[in-house]
Amino acid sequence: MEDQVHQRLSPDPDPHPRVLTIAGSDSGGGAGIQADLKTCQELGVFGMTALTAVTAQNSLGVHAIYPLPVETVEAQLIAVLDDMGASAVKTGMLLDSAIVRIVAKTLEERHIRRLVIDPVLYAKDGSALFRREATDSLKAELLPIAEIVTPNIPEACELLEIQPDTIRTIADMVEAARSLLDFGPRYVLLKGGHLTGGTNGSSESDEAVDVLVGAPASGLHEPILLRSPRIATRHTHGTGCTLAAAIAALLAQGRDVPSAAREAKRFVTAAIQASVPHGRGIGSLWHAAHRHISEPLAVEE
Ligand SMILES: Nc1ncnc2c1ncn2[C@@H]1O[C@H](COP(=O)(O)OP(=O)(O)OP(=O)(O)O)[C@@H](O)[C@H]1O
Ligand SMILES: Cc1ncc(COP(=O)(O)O)c(N)n1
Repeated sequence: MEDQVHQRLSPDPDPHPRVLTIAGSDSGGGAGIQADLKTCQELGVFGMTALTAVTAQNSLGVHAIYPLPVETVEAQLIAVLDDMGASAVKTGMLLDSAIVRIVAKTLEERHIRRLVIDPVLYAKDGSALFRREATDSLKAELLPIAEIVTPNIPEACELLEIQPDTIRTIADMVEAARSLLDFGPRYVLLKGGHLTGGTNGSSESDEAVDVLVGAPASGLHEPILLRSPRIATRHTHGTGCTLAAAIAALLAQGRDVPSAAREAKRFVTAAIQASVPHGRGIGSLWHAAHRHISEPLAVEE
């Protein structure tokens, strides 16, 4: 067991793991930069930030978006990376093509390898957090340098330019995830929170299944299915941000991608299990849940 854990760590893990998250602020505290920092802290990793936008947001939705100038985003990236450095970087809400391009250029110039791209397009209430004009830059400049990309099903459909209801089964998810590898990331984790049909043929979705696939160079030849029971709650604000931030935190600690994805799924499942119904709409995850849930729901492959 000790040996197995050891093998999943890179030979020279960073003794002071740090994650830089490049994302928007969610005033409600459940998603965006706030979810990322809480996740890093819970997983024992030092969190640093580059804000792309400030949102006025609560459990009912996004009320306003105040983008930050691209120079402000660049200045934060340079300030953090050229002094403190980052063992892993995660991106969330990037909003427009100017921000996507400066993020891609700055990370590429600094040879950032442990890069998690959460291609955030919409908030839960349907508000756009990404301008369509930026999709080409995301695909051409950022996805090729990612170690892992973590779209949900609607995001995958938009990136692949296929109809939103094309992905209905796990087999569809595997096929879509493999197609996304063509954009150049080393791994794709396609999240199944939005899968509507049952995974065992029933009409109700009984599980939350995520699909991990790797490019040939990754050495992962067969898809890994990360399954958990579907938790009956509507308080799921921040699930995507939390999962991607947990992967980044675990990569910063030297894990390989399959092991980080597995552990991150466990972390997000516990946080959904203990989600908090703050506000009149969709409540948020409780990031400290992994500390006190004595019997977490099983996560299987
Ligand atoms: N009801 C649920 N029960 C258990 N796990 C869930 C549930 N909903 C989502 N998940 C899990 O949460 C993680 C995020 O998946 P999801 O597809 O919801 O991402 P997302 O769409 O980016 O998030 P959001 O909808 O908040 O934008 C995945 O691991 C998914 O399987
Ligand atoms: C600033 C910001 N970033 C991202 C999301 C998406 O949230 P989720 O994690 O629920 O997909 C959000 N609602 N707000």
